[in-house]
Amino acid sequence: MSTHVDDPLSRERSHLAASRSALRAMREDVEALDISDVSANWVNAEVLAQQIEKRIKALADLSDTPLFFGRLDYLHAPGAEQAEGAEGERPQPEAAYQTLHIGRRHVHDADGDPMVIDWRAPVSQPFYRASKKDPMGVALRRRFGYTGGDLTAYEDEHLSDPAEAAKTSRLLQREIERPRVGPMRDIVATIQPEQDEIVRSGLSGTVCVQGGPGTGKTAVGLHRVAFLLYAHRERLARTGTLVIGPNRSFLHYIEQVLPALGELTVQQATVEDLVAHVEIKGTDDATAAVVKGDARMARVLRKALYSHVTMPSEPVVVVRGSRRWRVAAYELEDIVRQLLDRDIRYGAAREALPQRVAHAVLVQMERSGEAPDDRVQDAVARGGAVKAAVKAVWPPVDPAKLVLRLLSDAEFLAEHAEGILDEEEQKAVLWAKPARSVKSAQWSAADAVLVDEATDLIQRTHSLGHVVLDEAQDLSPMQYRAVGRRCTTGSATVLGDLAQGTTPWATRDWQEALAHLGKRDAVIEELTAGFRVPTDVITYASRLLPHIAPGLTPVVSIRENPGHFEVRNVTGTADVVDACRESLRREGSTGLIAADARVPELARALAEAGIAYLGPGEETTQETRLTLVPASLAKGLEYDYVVLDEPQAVVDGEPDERTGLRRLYVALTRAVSGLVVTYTAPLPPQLA
Ligand SMILES: Nc1ncnc2c1ncn2[C@@H]1O[C@H](COP(=O)(O)OP(=O)(O)OP(=O)(O)O)[C@@H](O)[C@H]1O
Repeated sequence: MSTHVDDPLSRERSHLAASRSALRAMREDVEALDISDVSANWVNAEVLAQQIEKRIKALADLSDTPLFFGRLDYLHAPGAEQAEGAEGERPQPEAAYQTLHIGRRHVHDADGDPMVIDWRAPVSQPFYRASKKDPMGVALRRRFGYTGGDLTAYEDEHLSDPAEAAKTSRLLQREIERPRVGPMRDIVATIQPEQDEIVRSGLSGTVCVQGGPGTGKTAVGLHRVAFLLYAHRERLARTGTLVIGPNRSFLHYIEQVLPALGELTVQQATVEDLVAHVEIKGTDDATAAVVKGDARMARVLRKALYSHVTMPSEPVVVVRGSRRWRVAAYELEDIVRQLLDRDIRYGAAREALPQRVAHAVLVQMERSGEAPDDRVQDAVARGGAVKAAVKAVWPPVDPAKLVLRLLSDAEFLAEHAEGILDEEEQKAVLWAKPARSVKSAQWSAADAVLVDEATDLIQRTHSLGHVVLDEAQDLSPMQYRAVGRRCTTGSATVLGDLAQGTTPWATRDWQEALAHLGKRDAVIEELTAGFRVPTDVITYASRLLPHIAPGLTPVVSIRENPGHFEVRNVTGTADVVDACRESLRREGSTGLIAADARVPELARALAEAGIAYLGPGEETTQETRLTLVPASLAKGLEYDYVVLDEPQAVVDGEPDERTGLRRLYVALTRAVSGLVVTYTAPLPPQLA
């Protein structure tokens, strides 16, 4: 098909070399910028220097990440509306678009002509979506294979050639099957069409993705942020973006993905981080936590807060010079009622009240022939009489103190929970020991969310441009509200799996959850193709589905490598350690997952055997590839090989059987290449 002079691979290699030099030139251009003339003052210079520093970082040529991974040959130059310039970067001459190399970032030559197109540009989209059925104007799609940093292979699909049969890509398959070591990686080279649809959905809409284990929810959420930052860079730079994950180890596992895609500005947090108004020292039993997490608590809090507003019984008397002005009690009441009717926060209304009262005084002054101006109104508003009246009618409220009183004072709670919580529920939320002060109270995680709700009732919470919420199924309605108020003016990507919900308040229905989030209009998508778990393993784990989430579609693994799967009856921890040793003989990472209560014993056994291991979220390296994972922290993580210790103990570690089986489902679905289940006690019958 090709002579060596015209060898496509050599031509691609020279394009790679040329692109690398072009990127180097782009970097050198930035490094050579002299800002001493343009920045008039020190602060500007500092800001500019930081921006340049960032830009230089973003232009780095990482030896282990290929500069491009694909190529598109368009039949005709794509239309101007598709051109990269349409999204804000400078327009390119049309002729340059016949052949495009697709990569992680945009690279152009000295004339400004593109050498590599950003994967997020509209012209790159057919790389992910075009098919024989709908070639999207593309004649050829080429995928590149790399070994180390070297371009060593390519694979072509002639999408517009009816004679060529559709086939699965070997390179795609190889990428999907690649062993996992280190933190989570990006998937830009292999995003699948149904994933791409979610990644590229618009900024204005909220998307909710239901997907079984390993269907790429996390990957899709992170790539969506990267896409939105590209398509709406300025807007999101102003409003901010946030990724919410279930715990620190999970955040640590995913934290490299966005920087690897050149996005350094995205915040990452847990829900606990967002609502950290008080120090968490206590825990709730399940019953209390369920009631505290119930959306009805928002109504209780609102009632309790507004009970502080009392209708005035006395007039306000303002003395100015020799004259006295009276605002009658009924007039004050009118003002208060107007403020109560308006949809503004408690604190904002409280701030508006003095001016309203002062205005009433001003009206009287005008009526009696005076001509007061704004300064007089301000002075009256700030005066002692008005201040005292406002304090009596609409006193300041501290959100933590409000919640403290509700949880400590049975009478106060009963007064405001009447008709909302029944007696049992009220009893459940009351602290066993009433707290004296905000500092000494034994706040629980659910209490902190209540304080956050109260804080928002008093003062509007800052809203971001986009929020990605991962492992959403574990949030309580009150937690959904807490996340929702952080994107009231923006949109969200909600990712989760109803079958993996392991909290007593876990989401049963996405529609309901989205209502709590304040995003009823969200589109719900389902992903069912599994990229992580091999067929035999996911089939085994799916036996649990009818017991933990009836009605959900089981995941179908798209991995061709059948992997290794074994259920092994053992006699003790020594055998578990042996199973780890076996896994460690293979390439990649190994996770030993066990019921939390069994972790200390296994830790000792590993130490005695001289096997080094890490904790969850710690980065695996070529030297230490084993992680000991308590089942409660396994969610969202993955390992090439998993040894799952004692399934029944994992189930027993949870307060009820369904939650236990869900925890087991999570643990069973962490393996990429192989799973060995070791047991001494009988296996849970649902696995039979
Ligand atoms: N299109 C893809 N190409 C290659 N790898 C992919 C693709 N989609 C997902 N993966 C890989 O599959 C694995 C699972 O993805 P991810 O963790 O995003 O799934 P998840 O749905 O969030 O899983 P879980 O519900 O278990 O948390 C990851 O290693 C991810 O990189």
